[in-house]
Amino acid sequence: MVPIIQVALDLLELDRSVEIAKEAIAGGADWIEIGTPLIKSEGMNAIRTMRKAFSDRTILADMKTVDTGAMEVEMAAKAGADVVIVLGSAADSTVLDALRSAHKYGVRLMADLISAPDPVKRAVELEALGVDYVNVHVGIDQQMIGKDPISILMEISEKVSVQLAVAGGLDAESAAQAVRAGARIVIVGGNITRSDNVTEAARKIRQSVDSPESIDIRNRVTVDQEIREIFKEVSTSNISDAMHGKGAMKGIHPLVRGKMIGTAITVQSFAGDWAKTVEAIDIAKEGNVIVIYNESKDIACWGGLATQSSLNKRIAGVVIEGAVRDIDEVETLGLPIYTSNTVPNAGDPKGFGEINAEITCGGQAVKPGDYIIGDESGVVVVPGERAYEIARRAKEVNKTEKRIFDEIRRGGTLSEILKLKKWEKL
Ligand SMILES: O=C([C@H](O)CO)[C@H](O)[C@H](O)COP(=O)(O)O
Repeated sequence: MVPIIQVALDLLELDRSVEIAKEAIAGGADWIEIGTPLIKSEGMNAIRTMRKAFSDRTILADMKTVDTGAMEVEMAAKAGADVVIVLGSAADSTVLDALRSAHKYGVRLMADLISAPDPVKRAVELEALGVDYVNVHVGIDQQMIGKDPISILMEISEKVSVQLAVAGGLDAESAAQAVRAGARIVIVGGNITRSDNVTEAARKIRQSVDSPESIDIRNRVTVDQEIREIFKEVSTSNISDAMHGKGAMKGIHPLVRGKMIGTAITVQSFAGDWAKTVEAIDIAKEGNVIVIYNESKDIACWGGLATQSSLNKRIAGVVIEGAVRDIDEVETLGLPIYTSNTVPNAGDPKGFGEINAEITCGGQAVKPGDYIIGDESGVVVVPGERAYEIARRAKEVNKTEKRIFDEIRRGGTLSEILKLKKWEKL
């Protein structure tokens, strides 16, 4: 059986969703999912509009129903849905009443395993309750902390014969894995809808689900490598947006330009004393960023000799709240340096201060091991313990912006596209 591709429209704007659905269908998507955010934003009108716009397509309403199963299925069915989603973790009585309503109104019921405490056991139960499909789904917030649906899908497909859908950050590679693992319906949201070329993105998924054996599955890299790879692709602005506006250093600007990504070695140092700033170079390893707080903005704690030493150790860059000198030289050396000030004069190596204690630099708390990213806009600090999540969320911000940029390029303005007036606080 040829797998079905379901494009999940998780946007807030209906007119954009219709356009994106058209582009996805041109690339080979089969079913159209009206995502939960779109249903919350536009109500049943979203289903009616999609029904009218795509009369020959299967329309799925991701109601994520958790109570009043019959009523919600009836609403979606009357608005034009062919398939309705109920939460797999809803009470059996909700699932059963949703099923009765689905039979009455001639629609199919998909149960979604998102956040189910024991998805394998619940899939078996849902099959016994009589749902038409079970969706093995890792939600967007769970994806951001590194969960994916493929291994659960493999386990579930051994235990049930109900038709399986799968969703959760799928791309061309994981879509192929999903089909190999027994999925009949491959649900793809962001990797199609947030692409700047939706048709091409859908086409890639089409190729991969139609010939899953031809897709190479990459070896897994370490978490640190994955984080660094994502930070290479996104900007400090994307990262700051992913942190809800937090993380940006104040008063720190690029001195020697260049994208900088690394984990922090921290230095607390005092006016006129450059011993600890330079000793930190010996402690640092390849891929570290040295982050320095120095008490004085009028006496340099860093210069050309420290920069050349850092290059020898393959350090990724330096951030200094304080002053740098030898500017002609450090510019030629090319190591990315971000600082608050430049002066010609330096102090002496006295030896006060501390390496690898928590410091404040540019108004941000920095601990050893935090990720420090710098580009033309400035420097952001990402706490080490949240780095994977922030990287993944920044990537989503980046994808969304690329798509919106493309829509602006076609004509229109940012506020028109995002319907800013409609979303102003009342
Ligand atoms: O159901 C979804 C999510 O809960 C938001 O409503 C998504 O449609 C589903 O996860 C597919 O989207 P991606 O994970 O972005 O592929």
